[in-house]
Amino acid sequence: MAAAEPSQHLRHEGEPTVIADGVHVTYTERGGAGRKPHTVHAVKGVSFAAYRGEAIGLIGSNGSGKSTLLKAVAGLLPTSAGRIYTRGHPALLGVNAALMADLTGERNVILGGLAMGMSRKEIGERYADIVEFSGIDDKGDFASLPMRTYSSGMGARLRFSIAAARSHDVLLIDEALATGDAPFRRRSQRRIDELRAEAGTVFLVSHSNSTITETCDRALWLEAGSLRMDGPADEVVAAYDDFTAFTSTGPKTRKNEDKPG
Ligand SMILES: Nc1ncnc2c1ncn2[C@@H]1O[C@H](COP(=O)(O)OP(=O)(O)OP(=O)(O)O)[C@@H](O)[C@H]1O
Repeated sequence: MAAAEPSQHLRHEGEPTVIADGVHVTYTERGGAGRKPHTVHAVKGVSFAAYRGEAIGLIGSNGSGKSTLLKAVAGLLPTSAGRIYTRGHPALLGVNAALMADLTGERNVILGGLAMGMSRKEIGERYADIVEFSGIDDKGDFASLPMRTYSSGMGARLRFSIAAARSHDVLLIDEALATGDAPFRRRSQRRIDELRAEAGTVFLVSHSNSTITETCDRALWLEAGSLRMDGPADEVVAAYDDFTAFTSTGPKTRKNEDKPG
């Protein structure tokens, strides 16, 4: 019964930027070649309110619905039930963000900036900063090379740098930081702090507990599509840690017993 009450931290003052009200998201795979169509119920009745100035981590096991929830908040996936209200246009920055492999980093900065609603003049003014922030030119003139020549970390860094170049009411980041090296992660963390100070809300999906606790003040833990916990990032990460320690040692121990020696 206590679990149904809104917990302490949810009683915020200030302006909500995202409200999810009983959100369900379902994927329907069309059948074919002898396969029956089947549906995946990826997000099951998730509710929360996010406020200006918050950085919220999304954690949970593989396939628990984190990316799906972000895409729904970004308006890229419809809800099958429930509603999502957002302020402004949430910007989703994912590892699969639409940068083009055959175009140079420079062209992608321009196209990405235009896609985010920046003018050519604004992009021109910020271009050098974006490239410098990404660090892609640290080891040569990569901005003038096609993105397919980049390592996945370089690509992710450039995507983050483009999306972080302007402030957003709601910035959704899917794993982008996990691929960066330590100096890049420090720069990103500072930039996320600035974006929060500019009164936005940042959502961050990550499998790195330290990234979540260093970057976020609040965390949502999803498991099998349901919201399992919502609270201060360190508390939620600690609970999730206990859960994963339990679920990952269980089967492993059993496997070792099955195959002795
Ligand atoms: N395009 C899709 N079509 C069908 N099912 C999908 C699709 N995308 C995701 N799913 C399914 O929806 C569920 C949630 O996936 P989602 O990618 O949101 O999880 P996640 O928590 O982000 O996972 P991970 O930590 O592995 O990235 C999974 O069962 C997944 O198989």
